[in-house]
This record gives sequence, structure tokens and C-alpha cells, in this order.
Amino acid sequence: MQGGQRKPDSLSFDVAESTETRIQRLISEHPVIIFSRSSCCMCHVMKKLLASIGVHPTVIELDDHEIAALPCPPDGEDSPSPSPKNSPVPAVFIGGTCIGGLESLVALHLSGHLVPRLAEVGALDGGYVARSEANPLYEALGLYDIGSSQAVQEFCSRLDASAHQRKVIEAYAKATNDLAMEISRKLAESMGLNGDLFENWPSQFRINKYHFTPETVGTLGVQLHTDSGFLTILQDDENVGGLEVMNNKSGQFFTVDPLPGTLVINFGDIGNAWSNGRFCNVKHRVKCKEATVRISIASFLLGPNEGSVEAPMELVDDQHPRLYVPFTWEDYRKLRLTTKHRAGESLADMLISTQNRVNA
Ligand SMILES: O=C(O)CCC(=O)C(=O)O
Ligand SMILES: [Fe+2]
Repeated sequence: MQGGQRKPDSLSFDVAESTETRIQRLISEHPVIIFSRSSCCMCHVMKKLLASIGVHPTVIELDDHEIAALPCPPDGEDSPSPSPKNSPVPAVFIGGTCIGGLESLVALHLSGHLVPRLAEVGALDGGYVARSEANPLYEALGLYDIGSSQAVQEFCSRLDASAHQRKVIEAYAKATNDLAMEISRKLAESMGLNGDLFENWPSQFRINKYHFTPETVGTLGVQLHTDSGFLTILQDDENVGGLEVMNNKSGQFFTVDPLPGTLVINFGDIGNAWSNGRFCNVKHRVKCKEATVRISIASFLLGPNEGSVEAPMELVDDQHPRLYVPFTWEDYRKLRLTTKHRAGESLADMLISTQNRVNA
């Protein structure tokens, strides 16, 4: 996830929203958020710890009267009284729950509960998703920004990759990024549109590892979902099947059997919105077919970092009135994270009501 340093004035009082309300709103809007005083070194250490797991929290600097409005303090290490001297900051909130200060965060990590908690709230986009009690079959390692060589290097370090493996991963990241761009460009051009539209859209990849056992045969390794971005390139396990896609009309599932030397390409929610409903954001899941380890690599072309997701005028006409209100990729991701709706349901929130649809 992306985060940012925000100055105290982003929390300044305005007539419409009290400090308490604003803090509550920020807590509910950000899967991982730290409130701190400015230049707080404990906050810096918290950020470092989270970054080492691939999570970049939003950091809000508060002044003393704003600190008094925090819904913490947690029990134990921090003061029960939010006075300036004895304050409950820095305080980190994960998924709306106050974890506490640095000591509590470290304790959570040492107990092995931090990573599953971050995974639960969907904050581990570019990080490691450990096998958890909720899903002991599945673990994943993600790289948030394929285009950034620094992110690729960090990813390789987390994998403890050798020099040769680093070269392979770098080349793979570049090749999938280029391929996703090329396919998207050709699609746009085939519709009479400028193929450069997707330039600078971020892309991400994730290595999925499924630990299938005799007891788990017939169960799901990954629940039914749509991918949130524009387009996905999936390098599936060449030997172990399990991927199933759903026919939207009949609800019937079809297996996608391994076919060595091929890639699976599918659209996600942003693809559906951008194309004004023409590209189907296919629902899919992974079922355990046999007791073995299964590995796949999914590369996602996401959505624009700047501007909004909006079907170009050329894709809107009498037969295809505009389906969705313009929305930003960042807001859409947050909506999916907070609602925990993973099968494209969040797109329905963006639909323009039938009577308000116009052909422009
Ligand atoms: O493992 C697979 O075959 C599919 C994984 C997937 O759907 C995903 O990572 O979004
Ligand atoms: Fe997927």
C-alpha cells in the first residue's frame, strides 16, 4: 500500500468536522495508520518495522490538542492520560483497531500475529502473506511496483535471491510489465483509441504458493474473486491444476487446465469500468485438486496513479450508455479493502443509476 507523510494542518479544525470525527474517519479510511508528534523517532522505527514487511503506513502528525482526541490509549505501555507530557503517541491502528505504541507493535510482531493481522486487513499488497489459521493452504510474496528497480531489489532481498536469481527476477518483472502494456496498447488501438493511455499505470506481481495436502483436496486455496486492476497475466503452475473461472450468466465453473508454455490473461474490475462494461472482470478461484505444492505468478496492470478511471468517450454511445461514475484507482482499492468485497461487488457502488445514464 502507498502511504504519505501528512502535516498537522491536514487535520486542522474545520466547521464541518471535529478533530475526533476526522481522526475516526482517518482510522477507518487507512488500513494501517500511525499518529505521532512531528519528528518522532519511535514513529520512524515503527515505519521501518512495517516497511520491512512491505507495508507503508499513512503517518499523521498531530499537535497536543489533537492528540487528546485520539481514541487510544492502549493498556500497558502507554499512559492512560493523553496529556502532552504523557501522551499515547505514536499510536498505530491496524484495520481500525488501536495496536498501541512501538512496544506493542514489536510484541505483536514477535508473537507472530502482526503479519496475519496485516494480511487480514489487506495491507500486504507488496508484502508477504503468511499462511494463517484462516487459510493455512496459502502464502504469497508480493512486489508492489514492478516498474521500480528499488522495489524489485527489495523483493529479491526478501527472497534471499542469488545474483543469478536476481537477474532472472528483474528480467521477468520487466518482461511481464512490457507485455501487459503491449496487450493493453493493442486493445486500445483496436478500439480506435490512443494506445499510450496506460503509460505510467503501476503494475504489481505476486508469487502464490499453495500447500495442498490430502485433507484439503476439494477445498479452496483462494476464494472466489475478481482481480481489482485492469489486466492480469497469470503464469500458472505447469503441473498442478486448480484454477477455475465462473460463467457470469450461468454461475457455472470451468477449469483452466495447465498448458505448459502459455500464459492466462484476464481482465479485472478497472478493465471492466474503463471499457464501459465490454471487458469482463472474470470471477475465479483456486481449488485444491491434489496433495502437492502449487505455485503461480500473477502480474497485474493496476489502475492510474493520477486522474480517474473513466471510459473514454469513444466507448460510450446509444448502445453503451456510461455505466460508472469516474473514480480514482486509490479510492477503489480502499473501498475493496474496507468492504472486504473481493468479487467485483465494489464496482456496483460506482454504477450510475439506470435512469441517470446518458450517452456521453
Ligand atoms: O493461482 C492461480 O492460479 C490464480 C491466482 C489468482 O487468481 C491471483 O493471484 O489473483
Ligand atoms: Fe486472481
